[in-house]
Amino acid sequence: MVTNSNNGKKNDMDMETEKARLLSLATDFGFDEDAARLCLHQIVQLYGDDGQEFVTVEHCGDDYLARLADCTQVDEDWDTPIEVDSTSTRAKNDAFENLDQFCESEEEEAETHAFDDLNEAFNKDMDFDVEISADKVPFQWLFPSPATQGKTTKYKDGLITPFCSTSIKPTIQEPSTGGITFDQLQALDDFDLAAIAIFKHKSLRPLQRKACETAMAGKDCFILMPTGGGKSLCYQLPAILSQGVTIVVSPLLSLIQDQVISLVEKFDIPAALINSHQTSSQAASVIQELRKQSPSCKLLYVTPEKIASSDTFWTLLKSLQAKGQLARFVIDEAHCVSQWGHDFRPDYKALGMLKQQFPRIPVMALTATATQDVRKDILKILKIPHAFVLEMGFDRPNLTYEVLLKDPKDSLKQLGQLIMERFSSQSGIIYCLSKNECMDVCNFLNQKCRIKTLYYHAGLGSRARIAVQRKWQRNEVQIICATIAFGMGIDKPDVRFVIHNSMSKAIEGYYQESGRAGRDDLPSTCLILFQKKDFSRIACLLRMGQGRRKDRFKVGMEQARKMQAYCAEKVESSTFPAKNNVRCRREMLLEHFGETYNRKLCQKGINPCDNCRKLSNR
Ligand SMILES: Nc1ncnc2c1ncn2[C@@H]1O[C@H](COP(=O)(O)OP(=O)(O)OP(=O)(O)O)[C@@H](O)[C@H]1O
Ligand SMILES: [Mg+2]
Repeated sequence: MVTNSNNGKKNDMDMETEKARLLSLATDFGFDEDAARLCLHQIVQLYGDDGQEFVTVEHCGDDYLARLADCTQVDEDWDTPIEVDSTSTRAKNDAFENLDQFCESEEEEAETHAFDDLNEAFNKDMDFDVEISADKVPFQWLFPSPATQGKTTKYKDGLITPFCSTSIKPTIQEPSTGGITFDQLQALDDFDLAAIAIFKHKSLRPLQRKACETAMAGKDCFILMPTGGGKSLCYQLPAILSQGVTIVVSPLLSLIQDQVISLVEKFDIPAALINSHQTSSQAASVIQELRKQSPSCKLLYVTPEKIASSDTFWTLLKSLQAKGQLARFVIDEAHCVSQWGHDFRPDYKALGMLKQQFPRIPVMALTATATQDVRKDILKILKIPHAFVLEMGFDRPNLTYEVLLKDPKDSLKQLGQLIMERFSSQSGIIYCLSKNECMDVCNFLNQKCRIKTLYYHAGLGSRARIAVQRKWQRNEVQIICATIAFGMGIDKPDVRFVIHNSMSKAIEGYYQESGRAGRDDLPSTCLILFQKKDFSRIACLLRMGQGRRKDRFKVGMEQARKMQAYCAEKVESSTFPAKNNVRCRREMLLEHFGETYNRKLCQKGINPCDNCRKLSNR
């Protein structure tokens, strides 16, 4: 029978053990030890004598870390989720200075403002006829039979007057695949014909055809494809072949601009956008076009905010439906719907109203990063429980995954050397956690390593963002240092490396960001420079964002812990106990998405992860 005093002693000992555990949790995650002690003392006071049994890692670990994050003065300038998407913020002067060093000429400088003209051009109806000769099929135009030759081009279900930017005059080029004959073209079905004739893709990728067929059959569908898998074609192609307008909901203005500019500029497909950053005359002319009996616009891109908050837009949708011109709804980056996902957008939750208000209009949801829970959440919130789920494996076999320990003494020098030795003159992205980290890394690489680098973060205005992205896309600079504002949908085929100068907040985010690499299917490297201290920075970042709410912070910390575990899984290192049975990185990433993976494929593959490579060299 334990007497009282022993009991008392026992409790004190338990308390000391628990306090030690909490303290090591904090220092393990990189928080400053003095701050951790002070904060722990406050927690113990707060819980009081009768709450001592709750002072444990299990009960109050997250609360403790949240407090620590709140009282840790970090001189970091985080991107806020609103900023990540808003382009209304004025570009910071220094952003243009940073950019100016790469604008060789005046007109180059002017070009960074060209997109305003392009915006104007979206709203000008450019009517023009195309003379078509029978033998050589000009690839821009899809026409079902010679009968329509010589007239305004006819797509399958309706006349279109393609929108066109003022900067390009429509030209009829020679066929880009060495002159396929008209008969060969005629033998193709609509999907292959459209893929070749409009998008200049020689064939459809595995799941694309199935997705197009499901869409054309008017079914709800949920497409899960890896990053770079070709999800855009799954809705752009059916949009062209369908009667009416396809409404595409996309989370980022930059992503919308990218897609609409590419559809109009590269493929002469009539696409438009409506968002709160346009001038009212721009928006009005798009709406005026959509009010026609059969609008020429085939794809209309909007942000979820527009769906959630604009009655005018709902009236427009209803009028499109009434005249049979509402083809389908597309939710791109659908993982933003789920609060269990890594990129939750509250306005996405309103998208369930689409199916509710338009039960007969098909919905297509697409994502590259959805765990099993997130998938269920997406189908539930979008009210498409019986959607056809079409999914491909998430693996990106051409990517090599690697983690290096960050040099605590001089991580910038380590990064510079890494790039000069392993990625010299190769196009790449360096992800950073905060704006100032972006700018510090960018300045260091430019000044100390003479590596042409620009930075991109949510504090830049839309013109600066477009200009920076364009210079990088044209390989006028080698590297972009970016926060996650430079994320979804960035599509440059020859990105040879994606380095995370600080670890991502979550595995889904990491999969998406690292997925910017190797979109041309050539071998590319995804590398994280890891240090424990970065975890405490992530805790602070989470607290600043949606993490103010306890449940959001808990979800965020859970995701961050998994990301940290991924980084800490190392074959040998001074700070981590050397392990023999270390896991394959590819296996860890795919398992997170509910996919089983045989690590032998990685070990024996041409791009083994660092753990598999070291194990097989042992
Ligand atoms: N059938 C095809 N043949 C050849 N290239 C294709 C095909 N379909 C798409 N692509 C190309 O693959 C690249 C990636 O396409 P897309 O941006 O649609 O991928 P995604 O799945 O949306 O990627 P993310 O998840 O990063 O948004 C683009 O450059 C696109 O032109
Ligand atoms: Mg995409």
